[in-house]
Amino acid sequence: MSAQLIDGVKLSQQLRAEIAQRAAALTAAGKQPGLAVILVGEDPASAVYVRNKIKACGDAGIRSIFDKYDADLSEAALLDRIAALNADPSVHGILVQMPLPKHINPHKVIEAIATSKDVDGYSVLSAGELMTGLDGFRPCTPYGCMKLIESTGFNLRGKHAVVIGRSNTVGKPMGLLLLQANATVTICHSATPDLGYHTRQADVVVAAVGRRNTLTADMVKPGAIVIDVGMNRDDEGKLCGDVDFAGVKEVASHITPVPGGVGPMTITMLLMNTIESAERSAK
Ligand SMILES: Nc1nc(=O)c2c([nH]1)NC[C@@H]1CN(c3ccc(C(=O)N[C@@H](CCC(=O)O)C(=O)O)cc3)C=[N+]21
Repeated sequence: MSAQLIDGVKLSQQLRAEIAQRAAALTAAGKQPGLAVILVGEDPASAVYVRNKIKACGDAGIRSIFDKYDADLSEAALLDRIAALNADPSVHGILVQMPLPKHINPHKVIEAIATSKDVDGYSVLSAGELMTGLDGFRPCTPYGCMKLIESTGFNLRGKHAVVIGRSNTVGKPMGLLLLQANATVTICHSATPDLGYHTRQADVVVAAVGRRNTLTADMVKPGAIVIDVGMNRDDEGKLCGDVDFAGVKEVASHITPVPGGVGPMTITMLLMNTIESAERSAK
């Protein structure tokens, strides 16, 4: 048996059509949504992601403000720029692309962003809102993963979800969102002795480790849903995830590809959060 593909490009297209409609309604009311994207330095991968985010804004009718700075930008100058964007009512979301150069403290930068504009959902307050069930902005990658799971029609209530990885941007918030959906949640990580023992019991596996072939066919329960957050390169330099796709697709019921799965959804949920922010500020 071969799993059904969960197509993140197709789901993104559907959601982005809805986002474009909401953006158009806001624009017609004189409140065009705006997203500020800040890139510091020359990291080539970051440049590609940022370009994709800006293009996605344009396609959806969201105004983007792109600030590109040299790697030697001072932390103080960056904080000043964020303060100005916080005060600008035409800006509804602020995204500072990570990673930042070493001389800039990312925590300081993230905490400088107004919570009402923290569309990445990276700040301590946004994390706390997620933990307590308040409606702050959800981090885009796990939020996108929830939409991908939802798109299969699967009801998480009472089901076992296993997250591999405990990062602040993916693993931890993913666990909280799954919990909010009434799943029983296990979070595994680098100190988990027998990963397969846990994943074999999972109805849903979310792999967010950053190491290829972390999840292989023998570690997956037949019929499970597999979401692959990984972004790695194989020996030929091709983009691949954390999951052994060729093997696992023969066991799972649904699986996301890399590329074309979680990545596009991350950008889509960034647009969604920006629209949500603009709608809140228009009230
Ligand atoms: N403040 C901040 N917010 C972020 O959301 C953020 C960040 N910093 N730093 C880096 C990571 C990474 N990230 C991705 C977004 C889209 C794709 C994406 O669209 N990937 C395509 C493939 C793109 C390609 O071909 O390289 C796909 O999976 O199909 C990937 C990775 C957002 N990040």
